[in-house]
Amino acid sequence: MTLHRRGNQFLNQFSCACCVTSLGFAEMRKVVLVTGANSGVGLALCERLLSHDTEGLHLCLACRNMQKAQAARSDLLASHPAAQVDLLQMDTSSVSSVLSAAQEFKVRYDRLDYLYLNAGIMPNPEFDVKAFFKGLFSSNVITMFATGEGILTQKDGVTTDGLQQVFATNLFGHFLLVRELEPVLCHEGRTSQLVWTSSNNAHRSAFNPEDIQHRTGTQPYSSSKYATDLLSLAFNQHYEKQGLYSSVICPGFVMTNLTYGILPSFPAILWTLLMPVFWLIRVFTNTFTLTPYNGSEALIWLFRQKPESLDPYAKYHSLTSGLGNNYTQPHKV
Ligand SMILES: NC(=O)C1=CN([C@@H]2O[C@H](COP(=O)(O)OP(=O)(O)OC[C@H]3O[C@@H](n4cnc5c(N)ncnc54)[C@H](OP(=O)(O)O)[C@@H]3O)[C@@H](O)[C@H]2O)C=CC1
Ligand SMILES: CC(C)CCC[C@@H](C)[C@H]1CC[C@H]2C3=C(CC[C@]12C)[C@@]1(C)CCC(=O)[C@@H](C)[C@@H]1CC3
Repeated sequence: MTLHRRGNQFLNQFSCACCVTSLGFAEMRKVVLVTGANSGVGLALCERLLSHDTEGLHLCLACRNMQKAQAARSDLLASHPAAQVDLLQMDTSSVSSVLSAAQEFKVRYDRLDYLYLNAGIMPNPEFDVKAFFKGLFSSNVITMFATGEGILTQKDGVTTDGLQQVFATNLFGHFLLVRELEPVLCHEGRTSQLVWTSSNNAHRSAFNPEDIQHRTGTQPYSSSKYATDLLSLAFNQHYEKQGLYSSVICPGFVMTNLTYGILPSFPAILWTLLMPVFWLIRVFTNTFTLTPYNGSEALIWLFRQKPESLDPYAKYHSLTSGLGNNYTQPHKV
């Protein structure tokens, strides 16, 4: 009951934001927290961050499943034995889990320089084969491959807090996390960055300001990503004076557990056999980044930028050229 009340209290704060458009002092390592860090784009980002700067970073992987988290940590330490990699148990779909993870974080660390809000789900996806073949022979074919527009719907669930599963996992848990971590994110004389993993699949038409959780539609994923873009804009306005900057990225179409789940009857070998077709499509749309390494390009690019120089109205896209070269490009949200 108390939990529901707290959930609602934070939900009210969230709605407003969206509608308006244990290191000691001597330790100077930058602290980076990554949600959904045990696989896919999140894990590739951690690997690349450590390759970029092993000694200067303190990496904290926030994961819901500690067994998977341990495995990811072991992988990272195998290639970067000198790295500092910690684990934090957190289920972004649960209000109590996010609150206690944030509390634990504040006990362990006194600063947070980069917060990557990356965890995400697309549950029970339904792939519209008819729409896909229709799209193949239409002038919209490139947009269809770049955004998945018109060919995907999902069946959402409800969490124990009474929130819509996709909204809670992809967005609300992260919103709560940022609010709770304010004391370590906002420090005078120092800037910090929030980086959200959004998507090309974020469509305005899927988001209803009267139904921010997407209780009634069939595109909760798209709605949650569109709301992510809006929330990042709102955060930029809200935290401007406190040195906290927010950006959104799209990793492109990446082969991960999330995408394998779109065609669950498809064996892994078929995806592998389709790779040459995907490489060919990449010639026409550079959004087919395909590997988690390529997909994390914009995330690592943002890490290297001065946050003051970033465009708050841009979405930063990880892109891979037909020849396999990675780059990052901003597009107005
Ligand atoms: N793959 C793609 O083509 C695209 C992906 N994205 C976005 O990229 C992000 C990363 O996804 P991707 O790497 O592709 O997929 P993965 O499924 O590999 O990674 C998703 C990560 O999020 C974690 N996660 C899921 N639910 C929760 C939860 N309730 N609490 C904490 N962690 C959770 C997963 O943990 P666990 O292993 O326990 O499930 C996993 O670590 C997502 O936000 C996704 O929407 C955006 C555009 C395209
Ligand atoms: C079986 C067929 C020969 C090939 C099927 C391809 C589709 C399954 C993919 C084509 C474009 C892909 C895509 C996504 C999922 C898989 C496809 C529809 C996303 C919607 C995944 C999640 C995102 O956030 C988007 C950016 C992706 C856009 C492209």
